[in-house]
Amino acid sequence: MAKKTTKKKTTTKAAPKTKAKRAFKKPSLKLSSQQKLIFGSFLIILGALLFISFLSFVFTGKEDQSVLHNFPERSNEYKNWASQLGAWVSEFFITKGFGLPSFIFAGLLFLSGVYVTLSLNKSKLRSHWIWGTLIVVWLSILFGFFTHKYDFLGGTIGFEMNQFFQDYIGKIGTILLLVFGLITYLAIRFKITGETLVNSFKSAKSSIKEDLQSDKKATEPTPIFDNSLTEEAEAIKSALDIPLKKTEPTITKHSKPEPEVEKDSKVEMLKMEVTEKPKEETIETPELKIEVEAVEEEKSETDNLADKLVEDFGQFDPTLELGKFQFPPLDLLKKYDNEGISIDQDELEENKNKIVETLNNYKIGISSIKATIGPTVTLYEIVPDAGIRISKIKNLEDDIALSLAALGIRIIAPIPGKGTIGIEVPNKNSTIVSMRSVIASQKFQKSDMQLPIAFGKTISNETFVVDLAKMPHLLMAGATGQGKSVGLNAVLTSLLYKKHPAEVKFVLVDPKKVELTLFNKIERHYLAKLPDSEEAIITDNTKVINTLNSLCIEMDNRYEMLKNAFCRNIAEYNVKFKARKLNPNDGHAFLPYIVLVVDEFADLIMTAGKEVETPIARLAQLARAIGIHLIVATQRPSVNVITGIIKANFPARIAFRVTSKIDSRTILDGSGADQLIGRGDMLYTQGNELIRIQCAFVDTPEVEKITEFIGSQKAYPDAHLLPEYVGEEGGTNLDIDISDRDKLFREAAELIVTAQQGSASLLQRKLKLGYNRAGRIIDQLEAAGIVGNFEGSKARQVLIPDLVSLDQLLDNEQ
Ligand SMILES: Nc1ncnc2c1ncn2[C@@H]1O[C@H](COP(=O)(O)OP(=O)(O)OP(=O)(O)O)[C@@H](O)[C@H]1O
Repeated sequence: MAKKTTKKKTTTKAAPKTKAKRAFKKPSLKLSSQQKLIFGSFLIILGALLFISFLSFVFTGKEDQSVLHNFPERSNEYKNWASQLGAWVSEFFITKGFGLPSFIFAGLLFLSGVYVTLSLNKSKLRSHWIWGTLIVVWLSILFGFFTHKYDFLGGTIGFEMNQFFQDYIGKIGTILLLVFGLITYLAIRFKITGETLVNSFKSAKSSIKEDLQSDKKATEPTPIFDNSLTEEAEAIKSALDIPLKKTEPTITKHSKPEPEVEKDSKVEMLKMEVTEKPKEETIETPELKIEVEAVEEEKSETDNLADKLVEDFGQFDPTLELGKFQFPPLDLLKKYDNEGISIDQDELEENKNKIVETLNNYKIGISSIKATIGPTVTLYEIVPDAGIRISKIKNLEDDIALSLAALGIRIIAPIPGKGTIGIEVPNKNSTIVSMRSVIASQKFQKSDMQLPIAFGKTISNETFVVDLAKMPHLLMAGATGQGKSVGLNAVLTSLLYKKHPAEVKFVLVDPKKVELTLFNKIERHYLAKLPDSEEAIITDNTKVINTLNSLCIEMDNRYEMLKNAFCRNIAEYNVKFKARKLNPNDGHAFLPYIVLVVDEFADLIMTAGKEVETPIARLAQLARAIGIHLIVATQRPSVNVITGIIKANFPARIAFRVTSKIDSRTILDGSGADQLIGRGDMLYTQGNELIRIQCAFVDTPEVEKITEFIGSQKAYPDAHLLPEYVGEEGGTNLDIDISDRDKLFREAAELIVTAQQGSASLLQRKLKLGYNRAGRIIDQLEAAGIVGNFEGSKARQVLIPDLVSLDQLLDNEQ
């Protein structure tokens, strides 16, 4: 019985609530799918009918005029293709209304039908209607300007409005008003700004220029010296009997009779196939633009606010502060005369014969041989006869080198992924791989990598571009004078050509004090530094330790930010931030990539040892996801410099020429670097196979020009500031004296009381402090009685309940 009564009670209580809810519920306008189809197709047909009526009105309107003034009757005869209704509606919209622009209404009706049928975004349709109506009005006024009566061009409204404007502001005023209307429309609708106009004008100008130049070239008669050259070449050809081509040197197979080798007829029989990669296309545009691709995210209920913000303000653009920043043009980089690969047929034949002979001497038969010509070395790929052991060929490395009388022979047995054995032989005349050619390559220009680096060209003459973000850290070694500094400059130049200052920051450590000084000029654009330091480029060892530790703090802070944003890596985080889904008031900010470059690492390890190794190892282990990438270069790749822990965390390595096999083994876990020929010849590995690359050459004057070009542009007020790090000697004593309190003490106290959470990491994050300083402030807060005692891993208890009590406490202290 008792149960029953309670049940009744609850139902009677709930009833009025739901009733009230029902009373306040908005009438739902949601249509079912079938209703949408019916309503949508009705609108589509209505739109089509309107269009037909309007179109017909243009031709038959005049004839129908007389009937239109009659009383509507069934017997009236109309010429309009939609008869009475068509004539009446057209008369209403066109003559009495907006004139010809009324066609837009027919289009809008049609579009609405499509939107309703397919359940497309309603807010877009609304915007189409608003803009469409404004365009109708504007066009109607424009057309009305040119007529002197009520006609179908601008309609009554267009004509009357024109009269109205002309009476008050005159004809010129009306024209100007129309122009203003057009500008406003373009600016709002298509987000056109003065800058975009200037930029598009510039690019149009340069493309016209290029077109003109190419036309000119195409139509120009062949210059006289060309003829003379051809004549000369013909003369030489007839003397030497070599088939010559006017264009770039190419190889025609067996263009020369095979030289006779008496010893072994097999040599004669072997035909060599020479592969020459087609030249890569290059794009030479004066200005480089970055394309920032928006990634579509799944929608959820909570996205509504972000969507609204994006709709109102567009995506967050981190480059906006330096919106006018211009990327360095390609012309700042030098072109070299000896850039193209020249093929010396005699050299090829000679080397082929020597290889075959040497191998024959050791009873190794070859069934085929193929050459691939690179900028500095040529790769001869051989397929040995069946039954030959690979190790036998590998052991002949020195003998082949001796018989070819060349340094830098490297045997790759077998070539990974192919059933062949490779013998790399340096070319007699090596060609320079200019930075310009690799930067201009399509591969680099069109790459959508996060931190693309154009290192140079591979043995098959392809531009080698890798993503530093994927490496994720790079270890570089090479004896002095073999191209390490040039390599570092190539890395930095690549990034400067592709990344906006808002997207990447460099931390440069240069104990030699001379290699990276040029980058000082771009301090306020691209460099990051400690808050209290004057120079952004770090040359002093104690500063290096502080900077590395500061980067560790930055890393921890970034991880915290990623955690709060539920993102796994910096790319995801930045996409979310750009989509305005992360609130800057919660401590979120757009995160630029940070590239730490350490030159002369050996020197640092020798002087600072563990103090440097520990933060480097920590960064290398953890920093990949939050966009901090390390490039460490050293002259001495000995095991006490490149320790196990460093090696384990640097899977991507580059070796320039080193002096011993042991050094090569330390850096590459195998030999090979000792057989390089220097001057930018390098081996790259990202864990598995070795790739031989000729590093792109960028000279100091070129770097100077680039940094000057960037440095002369508008910059940020200061270099990017890293979090503060106070060294161990900063002291951890309890500062009980009020006058010794930290400058940020009060701010910190307010923060802690507001958050009711006594943790040092909160201070670190919100006030951007180092761990030590935050810890010291917590100690001071404890001494002041604001937070409780240290409680192990738990946050300290906050003893002050609110800001008013805090103010009272602090005021009473004084
Ligand atoms: N990619 C390259 N192409 C052509 N020449 C190069 C290339 N790299 C380096 N060189 C030549 O080698 C010289 C020395 O290079 P670099 O200054 O980079 O050596 P390094 O390894 O940095 O030496 P150190 O460790 O003593 O600073 C350059 O001046 C240049 O003449």
